[in-house]
Amino acid sequence: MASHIVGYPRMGPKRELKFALESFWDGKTTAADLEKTAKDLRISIWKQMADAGITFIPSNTFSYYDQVLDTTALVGAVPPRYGWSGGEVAFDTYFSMARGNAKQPAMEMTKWFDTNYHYIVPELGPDVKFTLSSRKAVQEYKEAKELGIETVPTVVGPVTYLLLAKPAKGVSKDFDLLSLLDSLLPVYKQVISELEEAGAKWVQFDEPSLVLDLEQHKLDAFKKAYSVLGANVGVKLLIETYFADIPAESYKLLTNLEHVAAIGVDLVRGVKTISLIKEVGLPGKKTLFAGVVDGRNIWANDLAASVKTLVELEKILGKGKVVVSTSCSLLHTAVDLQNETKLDSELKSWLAFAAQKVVEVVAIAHALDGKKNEEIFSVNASAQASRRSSSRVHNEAVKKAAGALLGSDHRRATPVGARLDEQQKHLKLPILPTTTIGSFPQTPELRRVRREVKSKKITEEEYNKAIKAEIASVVELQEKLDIDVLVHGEPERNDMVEYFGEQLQGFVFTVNGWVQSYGSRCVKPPIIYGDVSRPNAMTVEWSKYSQSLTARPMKGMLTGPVTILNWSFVRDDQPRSDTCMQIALSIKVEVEDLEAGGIQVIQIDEAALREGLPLRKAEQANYLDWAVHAFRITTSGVKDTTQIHTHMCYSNFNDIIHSIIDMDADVITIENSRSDEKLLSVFKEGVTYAAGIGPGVYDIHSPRIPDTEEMAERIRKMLAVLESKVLWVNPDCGLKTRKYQEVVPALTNMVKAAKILRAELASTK
Ligand SMILES: Nc1nc2c(c(=O)[nH]1)N[C@@H](CNc1ccc(C(=O)N[C@@H](CCC(=O)N[C@@H](CCC(=O)N[C@@H](CCC(=O)O)C(=O)O)C(=O)O)C(=O)O)cc1)CN2
Ligand code: MET
Ligand SMILES: [Zn+2]
Repeated sequence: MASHIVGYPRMGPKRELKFALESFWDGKTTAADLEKTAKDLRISIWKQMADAGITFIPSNTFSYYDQVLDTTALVGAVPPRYGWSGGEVAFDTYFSMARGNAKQPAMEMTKWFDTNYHYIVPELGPDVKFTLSSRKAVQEYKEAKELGIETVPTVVGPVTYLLLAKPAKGVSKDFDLLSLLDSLLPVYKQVISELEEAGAKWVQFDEPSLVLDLEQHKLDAFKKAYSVLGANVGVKLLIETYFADIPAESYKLLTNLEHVAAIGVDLVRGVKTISLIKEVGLPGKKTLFAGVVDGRNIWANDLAASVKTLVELEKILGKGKVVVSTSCSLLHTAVDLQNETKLDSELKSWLAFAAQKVVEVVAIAHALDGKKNEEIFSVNASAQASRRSSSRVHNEAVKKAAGALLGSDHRRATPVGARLDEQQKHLKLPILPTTTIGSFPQTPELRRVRREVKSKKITEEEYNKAIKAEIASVVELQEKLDIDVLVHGEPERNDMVEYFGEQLQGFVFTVNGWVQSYGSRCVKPPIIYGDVSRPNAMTVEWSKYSQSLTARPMKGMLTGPVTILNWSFVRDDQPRSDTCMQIALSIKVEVEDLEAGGIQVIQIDEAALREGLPLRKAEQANYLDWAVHAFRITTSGVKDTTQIHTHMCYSNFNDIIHSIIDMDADVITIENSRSDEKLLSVFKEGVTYAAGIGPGVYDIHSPRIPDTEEMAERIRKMLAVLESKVLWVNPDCGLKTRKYQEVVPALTNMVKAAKILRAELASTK
């Protein structure tokens, strides 16, 4: 059986690309240095796959920032404001689109389907002139070829590209993006022919949007696209779908496309796809790329079970018609288990990162050819058995307590309006109160002390002293800026999820298990392997210390259960909802300990609530039900006078606004500025929100400093649809990725903007 990998992490086993990018952006190294690091990484990945024996090795899965932005470069859809004058899109234009520059803000960034990966949203309108403007795909193919490695160039498919785009500035929001397909296809056609000329035999088109519930006109677009792209070409077309079950209509449409040679499906997240294939078969002499190795998690594959699945598929589809593959790109998992020096050997035996998954795919392929490696299979079988029965995984008391929650409901007794009145009696906040989302810049000094305490170069006391000093300086700065509700800045946290994972039972964490989140930024998702509990208070001492430094309210700062779940590698031996309830119980006791410690405002971040929403509509209501319930469990025990905040990133909330209201937080701060106030339209449409709300007034993902008037104007727009008494003023998200020289002027301007609007409100009264 042939083997295939959908895509591979590009950051490198030790985040080599991250450091090369950041030093290039800081002007410390040259473009040539960056290109050299990138090339070395690509070569080592291709060699690794070739040595393992993968049949279909992908190329062009590398990116300097994001594969959707690469596609924007490929088709020359650079928004005019970046002043690009044609030709090959070079670093300055490319990184300006990604990160903004002195004159222009960055393009919008949002979540890639239901992952923690972010892509740069294409901006398209009727005037866009698509022209082939990047040779990256062809160059990478040739680069591998020079090493003697035949690869399958991959590109984001044209329909997914258009469906992920938004109308450009000044274009009606009703503009039909798919109307651009006719003018886009010739550029794709040109790419295919250049690849063919270079020797490519296959081209892979990533079309994950095929797993969504698509209206007929979108299905028609796929039909048109691949009828055009496949006609009169010498290469074979592979259409890759992933992240969920492919709907029957989409599957049938693909099987009927004459020029499509192969279809990739996700058999991990897509649990019903096997029955669909059994029912429909695979007409048209096509090949099925069967994604049985999980690209989104770190668990070792159950090799025997995968072999069984593939044997079954071969029976239905015929020998030679099935290729073993990963469920999606390995971009979403960690890179190499070999670099994990701190995990014990039992736990390690349960895991497989990208490099190990490549080996798993080949082992499965060989087994199907009757060349089963008995050693690999027997080691794998005993690891599966030890994980199932291990006493480390199971905690009966936790199971019982969390199980009891599922059937019941949890709510605060008093309605939010009355609670806010109670809170205001002692908080005494001005109208349009200002606050920030939690983190302040993570300076190199902070990272150094964290690293040094981990490696025992400095003592625990020295570490605590450094963190306390940092908190004191963050508090002093906020008082000086005249911010109303303060934060401690989160200097003791490496990451808002990892930090909690490190303190909860049932979690382990890695030293190098990085996964790209956006651009050069990575996360190290903790691994939830067992039942979750909280042995000790996690944040209470730091919060009490921070509050002791100021008379202003200091927010206690926690990450909510849904976000901890969605940003961790989650156990796959029980429903996600069960794991979420266990985490909710741990956060609930933390909330109550903070309240008992005198903290009057507690923020529980649910940044990833929206991201966990299942892609298929039929599954969404159930998710929202348990996710919102889990959040309410954490807050339902607090007094009316305790103000609960929550925060969310990425503003596609209009479709779930009722669930957000149902979370019943007192105040919600929400990302808004980089997406053209999409969020506000829901209030224009008459949804009433009685709780406090702070739609972000500036984008924190860009180094650009927003001016006062720009933020004042944003607040005016909000006041047009929201009552002044519910409105808060804050940035879009935490400030940890920024530098102080950006944060200080930005927050100065933000507070000024709030004061201008307070004066305007007072004068119109
Ligand atoms: N989990 C998660 N998902 C999220 C977010 C988030 O905050 N967390 N935010 C949204 C946007 N995504 C983001 C993702 C990552 C980062 C981010 O800043 N990541 C940091 C790493 C964070 C971290 O855990 N850092 C550790 C490890 C630091 C480190 O790399 N140390 C080096 C040395 C580096 C140095 O000395 O400067 C080493 O030990 O070798 C720490 O601070 O302790 C980065 O890539 O730079 C920000 C936003 C959505 N998804
Ligand atoms: N409290 C967190 C912070 O400010 C929330 C971030 S949401 C990605 O960093
Ligand atoms: Zn955020």
